[in-house]
Amino acid sequence: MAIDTALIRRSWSLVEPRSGKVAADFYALLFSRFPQVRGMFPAAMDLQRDRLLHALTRVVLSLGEIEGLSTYLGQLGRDHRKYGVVPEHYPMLGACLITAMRVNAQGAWLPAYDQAWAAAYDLIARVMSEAAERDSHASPPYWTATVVGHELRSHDLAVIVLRPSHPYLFQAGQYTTVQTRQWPRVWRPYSIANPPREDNLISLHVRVVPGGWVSTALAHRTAVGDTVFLGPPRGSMVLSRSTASHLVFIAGGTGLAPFKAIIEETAWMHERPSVDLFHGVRLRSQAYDLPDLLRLREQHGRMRFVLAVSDDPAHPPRESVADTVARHRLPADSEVFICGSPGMVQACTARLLRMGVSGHNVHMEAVDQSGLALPWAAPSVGR
Ligand SMILES: NC(=O)C1=CN([C@@H]2O[C@H](COP(=O)(O)OP(=O)(O)OC[C@H]3O[C@@H](n4cnc5c(N)ncnc54)[C@H](O)[C@@H]3O)[C@@H](O)[C@H]2O)C=CC1
Repeated sequence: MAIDTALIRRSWSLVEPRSGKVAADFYALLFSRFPQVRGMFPAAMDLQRDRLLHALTRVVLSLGEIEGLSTYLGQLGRDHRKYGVVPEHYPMLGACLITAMRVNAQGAWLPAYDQAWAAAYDLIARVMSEAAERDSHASPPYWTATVVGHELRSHDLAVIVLRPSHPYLFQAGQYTTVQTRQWPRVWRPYSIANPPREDNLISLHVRVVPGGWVSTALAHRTAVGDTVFLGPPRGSMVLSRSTASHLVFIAGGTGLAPFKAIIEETAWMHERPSVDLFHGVRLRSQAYDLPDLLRLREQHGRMRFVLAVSDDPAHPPRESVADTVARHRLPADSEVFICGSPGMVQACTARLLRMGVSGHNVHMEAVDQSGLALPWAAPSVGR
């Protein structure tokens, strides 16, 4: 059955103001009707609720762009293998989701919305479970990885190197999700800070966020020799085959990680693009990766590196990274990539558009404090 995007959007707009309640009701229904699935979820459900909302919003916003949506759903389906999701679970979830939306529509829900969502959900479930099935022939549901490097670069920032037990195939710019032994079933995303390597090692930049269970466990309670778990690689902020001749990367804090991977990859290209890397930090002491970046600049040969320090009284002019970028001349046909907190990504995007950079040439990935990729950012990410 064809998907009626107009009905889906209209019905979603009815419940969106109460989307938090929809998510809470969805899980309450799911766990009361199907208690056997409760063990697949973490004990504390608040972040999980947000995840569902992000995923749903993302799907509703992207229904018109079936190609981007299929990539996203395929990755989501493969990712759900790590939770133990099997095809039989999908109908349970779909039925509870539609009920949760209907009961939150304050009497305005139409039977036609049920049908539209059932058709959309069937398609979503099919794409996800088919991708999971294909993946199951080639990859484990998750990888065990040994910590082979652990360096605290400041009290709240660690660079961690992992050796996955099986080949971990990813593209430069993608992220993984990490579960620690301390927090079962709690997975957090981290961008991989290197391109694929022959020795299969991956490096992560972990900033400890307030109340961040996984980031605290990784930075302060993990040592060389420990084991962590990795979900499959995700994200589409990767280089296309027809890379532009000039690339601009704008990173906020640890948003640097995926760009380091991409730039390192371009350094080996036969006709490598020239590169501008702007790294925004609040304090000069937070420029945690300077020696490596200077080495990368040397190795690349066509790379400009600019550090922007926004809040350090000892380092005037205390300029936001968006303002720093605006002071520099960017070639008209530059491809621009932005990664950092949602506020930073929004500020930089707005500034670039005002500077006359075409929206088609701006690619972004924003992950909030809890590590959730934002739905508004991701559909246009990468090419
Ligand atoms: N793949 C991804 O999408 C990744 C995203 N991140 C995200 O990047 C962020 C990095 O955080 P931190 O290292 O603590 O850096 P931070 O957020 O403290 O600051 C880094 C830079 O961003 C600027 N900035 C921050 N908020 C801003 C706002 N609202 N408007 C304008 N500029 C702003 C600061 O002035 C500074 O130049 C986190 O939110 C993290 O989740 C990090 C790694 C990968």
